[in-house]
Amino acid sequence: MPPSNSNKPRVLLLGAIEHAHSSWASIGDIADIVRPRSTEREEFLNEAASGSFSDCIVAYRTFESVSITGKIDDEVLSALSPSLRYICHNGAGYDQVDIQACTARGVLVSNTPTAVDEATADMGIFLLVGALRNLAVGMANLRAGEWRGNSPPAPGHDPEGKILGILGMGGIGRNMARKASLAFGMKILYHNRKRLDESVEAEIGAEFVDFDTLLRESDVLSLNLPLNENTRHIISGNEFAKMKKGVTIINTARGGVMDEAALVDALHTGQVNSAGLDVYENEPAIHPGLLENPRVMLVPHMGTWTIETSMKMEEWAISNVRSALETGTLRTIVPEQRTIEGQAVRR
Ligand SMILES: O=C(O)C(=O)CO
Repeated sequence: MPPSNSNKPRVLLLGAIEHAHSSWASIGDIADIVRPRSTEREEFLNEAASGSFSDCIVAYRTFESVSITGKIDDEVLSALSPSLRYICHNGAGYDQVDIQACTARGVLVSNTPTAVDEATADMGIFLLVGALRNLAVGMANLRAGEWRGNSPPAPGHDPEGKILGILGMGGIGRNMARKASLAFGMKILYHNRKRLDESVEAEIGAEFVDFDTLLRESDVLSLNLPLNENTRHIISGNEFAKMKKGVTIINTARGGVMDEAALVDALHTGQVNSAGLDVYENEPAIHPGLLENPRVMLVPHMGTWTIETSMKMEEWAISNVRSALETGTLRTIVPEQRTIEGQAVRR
């Protein structure tokens, strides 16, 4: 589509709006919406090169739109240059966007923190109970018409009184800590780049410990940290070896924070007894060693997959689009860019 003759700013829509239709329609009142025809990266880069997205100053993107663009890296940014100034990501985790490359090109990025906390923590709790209780085995046997099966699942474990270790104490980690301690009386240990205020620790009943203590002491270890160059494979063979034998691992963050092959090995030796996973290193591909292991609860990245939370996330991301268009600032700029003075875009 060639640039239009309208005087309105142009907004590139990467992915679909599923719920917040009236808010998105109101963006259409103040901007022209451009939708790519492409279905994969090469095609998208060619479409951009043909000038289809020229003059787009804001891009709204969904997690799934990575199938169209691939990672938003310097190559994609260069194709969308020089007009693009804001990327409004619909999601809390923004590892699909190279923030350094964006900053270097003066492109500001927003995400949707807190909107995801409740639903993702709920998923963490579901996986925690399911993995502790070996529910995946029983459920699979029942669906295969075998009731509990020829070799019934071993009896599981109660969460009550166990130690939940939380790695990454952002909004989701804190929400999960609160739920696990209130609902099950679990003792909460956590490790985070930055220690929480004492008042917050007291409110959620969580104790700060160093990384190795967290690994050593946890009966259940929940990964709740973002994926970036410092956290990729933060849990791998060495870390599993330091854990309590028979630990349960929960991951609702990003697959890449854990070395999946090392998890498969640790499950094999019994060092890890069970796992509950919502995220994978190479989604939608799943390591065959996880698929074939009945002690792993597997969910296809559905942490925020509820009508209420999806709506909240879309409304949030759309409010960033509106803010960019109307004020030249983002409501929730990503932490790495918060120091960019007045969010002024360097050119
Ligand atoms: O918000 C996120 O980062 C998600 O993974 C949503 O599915």
